[in-house]
Amino acid sequence: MDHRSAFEVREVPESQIDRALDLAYLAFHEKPPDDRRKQHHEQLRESGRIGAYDGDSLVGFAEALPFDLSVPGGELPCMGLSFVAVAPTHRRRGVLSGMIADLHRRCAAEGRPIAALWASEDIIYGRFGFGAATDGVNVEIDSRTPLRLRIDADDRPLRLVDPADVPALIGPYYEATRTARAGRFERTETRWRNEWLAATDEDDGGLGPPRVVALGDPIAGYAVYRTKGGDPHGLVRLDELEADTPAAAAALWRYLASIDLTATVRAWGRPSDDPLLLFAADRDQVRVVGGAPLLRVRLVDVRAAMEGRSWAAAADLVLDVRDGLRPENAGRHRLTATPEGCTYRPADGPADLTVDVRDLASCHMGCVTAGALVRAGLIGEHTPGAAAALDAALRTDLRPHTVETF
Ligand SMILES: CC(=O)SCCNC(=O)CCNC(=O)[C@H](O)C(C)(C)COP(=O)(O)OP(=O)(O)OC[C@H]1O[C@@H](n2cnc3c(N)ncnc32)[C@H](O)[C@@H]1OP(=O)(O)O
Repeated sequence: MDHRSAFEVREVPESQIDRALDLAYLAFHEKPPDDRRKQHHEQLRESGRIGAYDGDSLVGFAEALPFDLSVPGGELPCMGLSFVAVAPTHRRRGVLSGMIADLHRRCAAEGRPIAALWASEDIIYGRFGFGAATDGVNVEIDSRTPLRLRIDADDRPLRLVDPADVPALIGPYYEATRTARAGRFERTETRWRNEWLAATDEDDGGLGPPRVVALGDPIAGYAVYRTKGGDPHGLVRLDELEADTPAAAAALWRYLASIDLTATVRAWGRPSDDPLLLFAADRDQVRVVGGAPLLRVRLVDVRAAMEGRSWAAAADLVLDVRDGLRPENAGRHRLTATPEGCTYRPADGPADLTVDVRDLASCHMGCVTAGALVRAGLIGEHTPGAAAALDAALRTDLRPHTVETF
């Protein structure tokens, strides 16, 4: 019997969301508290629900979460993939592959050229054309002594904001700033409350409730953090920090590093071009302790993805794209880009570059340069200088970055 075809992929009806959650918690070895389950239930009611059924049994599940993703120069409709779970009895029979094919169909039907996800394991998604499209660094500050800075901090007053007021007070600021970087997506009031401001945190390790500090009025920056007191291990875990200017960022970092009864500030997944790493006066005090890819992106419709971003310089190149799952993306295409716009059309001429669609996804928002991928043996450069020309056109001032997990 061919096990690979012994299941059918179809929408999970609302009445079966609890079955989908049971399957997800089984696959992720989780037993969330009732209020968290309720939040997940609410979230899945508003999303697409891809199910794989063996007869009547739900053996695979994935959430298809629509949102707008910031890309250089604007935004593109995107489909987030989350809650991916296959029953342990049905793994490695092509259930995930079948659900990814369904995801592609949904993206095409809804005009969403990009799919995006956070991976539980790095190895899973490259074969499906997902490439690391944003990255971040983990930063630790030794705050037993005052934070030493090379610039003056903004001296406007700081104030703690009641979490209940955050969506209304900070939400508009977040929305106004998020398109400055590629890789970010809209945050609804529900997401603020469920993901950022929940009283307890799944990974909390004894941390207290969320605290939100804002600088200035009108707001010039804010930070969301949680704390755990106690000498000598008191901790400030920073969840998010946004600021208009280096001086505003300096004021927020200095505040976080000055909280009594704490000795360390730990910030996970900061942008790798975070100005803190440059304006910190003592890099023994402010250390990068790790880093990793954040969001993985799949260019489901390469043409729409290329034509939907802005370009920093002119380029006229033929790309030979390899895409084993989406034949419409594969083959030679002429990219004609200028700062005014871009066309990307099938072409006959010889290729300047040969690139796998997952590597193109890593270049698309500026996470990795084509030149680096040529040097890694992953992009074939047939015309000298072609990768440099592509990189000049793809260049962005700020590195792409993602704070929102889903
Ligand atoms: C976006 C997110 O939600 S990330 C969360 C992903 N989910 C989890 O980690 C929960 C636990 N794991 C699972 O539920 C499942 O094992 C999944 C979803 C990771 C994989 O589902 P499966 O149905 O087994 O995948 P499927 O059979 O379609 O595999 C396709 C290919 O990927 C490979 N593959 C799948 N998962 C893995 C893995 N974890 N490690 C290495 N290879 C893998 C398979 O071997 C197969 O390769 P082949 O085509 O050469 O034979």
